Amino acid sequence: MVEQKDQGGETLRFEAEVAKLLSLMVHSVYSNRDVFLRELISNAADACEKLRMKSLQQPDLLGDDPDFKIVLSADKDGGTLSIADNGIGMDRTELVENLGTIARSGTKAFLDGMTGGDGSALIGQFGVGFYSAFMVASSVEVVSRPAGSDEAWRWWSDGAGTFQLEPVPLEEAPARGTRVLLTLTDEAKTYAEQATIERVVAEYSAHVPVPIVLRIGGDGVGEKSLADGSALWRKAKSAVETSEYNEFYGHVSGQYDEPAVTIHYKAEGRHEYSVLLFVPSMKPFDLFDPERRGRVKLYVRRVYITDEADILPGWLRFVRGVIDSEDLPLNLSREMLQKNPILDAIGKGVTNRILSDLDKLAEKEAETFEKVWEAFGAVIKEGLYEDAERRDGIYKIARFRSTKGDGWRSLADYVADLRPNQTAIYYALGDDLDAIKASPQLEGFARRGIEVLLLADPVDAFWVRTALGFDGKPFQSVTQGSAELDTIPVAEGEAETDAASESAIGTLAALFQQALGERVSAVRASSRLTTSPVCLVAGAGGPDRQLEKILSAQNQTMPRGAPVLELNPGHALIKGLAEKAAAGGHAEVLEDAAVLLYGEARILDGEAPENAADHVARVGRLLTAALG
Ligand SMILES: Nc1ncnc2c1ncn2[C@@H]1O[C@H](COP(=O)(O)OP(=O)(O)OP(=O)(O)O)[C@@H](O)[C@H]1O
Repeated sequence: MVEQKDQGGETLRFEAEVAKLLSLMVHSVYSNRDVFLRELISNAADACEKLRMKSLQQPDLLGDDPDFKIVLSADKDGGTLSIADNGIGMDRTELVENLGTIARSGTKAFLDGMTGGDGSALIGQFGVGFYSAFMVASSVEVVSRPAGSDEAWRWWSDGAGTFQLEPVPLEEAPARGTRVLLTLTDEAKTYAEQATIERVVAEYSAHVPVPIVLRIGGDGVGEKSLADGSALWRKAKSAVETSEYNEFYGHVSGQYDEPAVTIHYKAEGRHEYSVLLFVPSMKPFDLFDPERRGRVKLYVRRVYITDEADILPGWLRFVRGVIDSEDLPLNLSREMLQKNPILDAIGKGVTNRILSDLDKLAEKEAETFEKVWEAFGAVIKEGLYEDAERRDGIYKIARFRSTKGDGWRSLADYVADLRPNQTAIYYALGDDLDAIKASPQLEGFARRGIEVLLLADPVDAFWVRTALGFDGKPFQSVTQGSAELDTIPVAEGEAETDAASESAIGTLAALFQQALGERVSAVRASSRLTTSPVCLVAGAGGPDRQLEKILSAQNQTMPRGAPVLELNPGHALIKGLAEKAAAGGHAEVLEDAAVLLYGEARILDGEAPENAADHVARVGRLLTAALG
């Protein structure tokens, strides 16, 4: 990585992803450049909070400067702005790692997946942190001295592929912490003006939990307090404005949307803690990162402890904010964070509260709730199989697409609309809604006016497998077993069909079974179909066919059982074939029909015929015969 060395200084190359991010920053015309200041102030506040926590064990780290603060210094004539904190600071290695690479795997994946150069979409979607400084600065200098260290380092870059590092004399460095100095570009000189800085801090950073002061250069007004650093989450709800919540949400989430739900309360009783949590309105880009980590910040009596405690379950990992405990000890070690009974109890209490607030929202503001569900429903449903205790609560707020209209349906809606004699909740699994809607297995349900839930999220295959049912009704797949449809009356306006005789269908089924051999476990007449001639369903007791497919695609070892081929006795083609079978003879045509219809059923399930060449040869033979 080292390119050159002189007088103790070195030039290092940014990691490829950082270079990509920087070029986006420099070249994209993003309408809201203000956000760089929020990012740098957030970093400064985090650095102070980290040191506050560390000093609990090592009080001497604070020396004679126990009060944390962030100092903004603007020099209008010189066109510079600096953001200085007396926080934890960074040593040489940390400067290289933190300001030369991108640590978060999700960010990397996101960047890799990004095509074109639309940086504004990128910044709009998630906080890009430190590197956003290059939206307004032609060069950035970072001088840092870690708390308790006798060394200080200077990092410098103009954002063009490399950065420089060199040790600096202590008198040129902050006594403790980090100073970021921006040399503003001509278009961004306004950020050296008091009015602009005050406006941006008021909008984005007024509630970071560390005080912020502004120093204006030259013979300016001296020092002015811009934020008092008080903990917003400890204020009474009635004393906080929506705009203040939204601004604080920006700080804790690193996102640029507005929260869809704000949950602010103080729990009293066995455990005492304050909660200020937000449900975002936009999906964080790393929502489906396999680590599934939450980022709720744990505080103990106003002191930041960690955002890695995973207080909330994985299926609430999109929730952002702060939980501040009165009861936990301040010197929480990593081991103490795991399986801590107080933290467990807090996690449970807060989870229940989030569920009940979401339920209330669904009742009072259905539209807002539906947006939340649209963004996070797929994640919340993970709780249905991994959090048995919460299952009923999640059932209550879960919403589904179904064959009944385009809107969202709750399970309660579904159960209220059961057809006479209907005892199960029917669902169809698949990769996308349109494909599921088109599956032949739904036809007989439509004819009887039975609603079918359309489950298209990958997680659906998992929870529905273990679900015991809702309101005493089991969940049943439309492709599973021989659905007991005959007892449910045909819906009004649907004609009874004139079907082939039972014995003729029986003969045809036996011939088909012989022709198909082990490819199918049975062939039988179906009440599941109306317009399609055939479909495939799971064998008796076998798992849902779509679930099998999803699992085997994920390399999970589930042997795929032979399906059942169902025939539609009301379909003209099946009727014709049944008559031929009953009359005897026609062996070759009937064998072709068996193989081709089986292939067709596979195609309708989104699969290819088992033997494409054979399929094509048979179609050719039939068409030639039809011509003759
Ligand atoms: N003022 C600072 N003092 C100490 N460490 C800092 C400071 N600024 C940045 N860092 C370190 O650099 C890292 C990278 O910062 P950056 O702003 O790029 O990302 P982040 O804050 O981790 O994530 P994000 O901003 O996307 O939420 C931080 O995690 C922190 O460790």
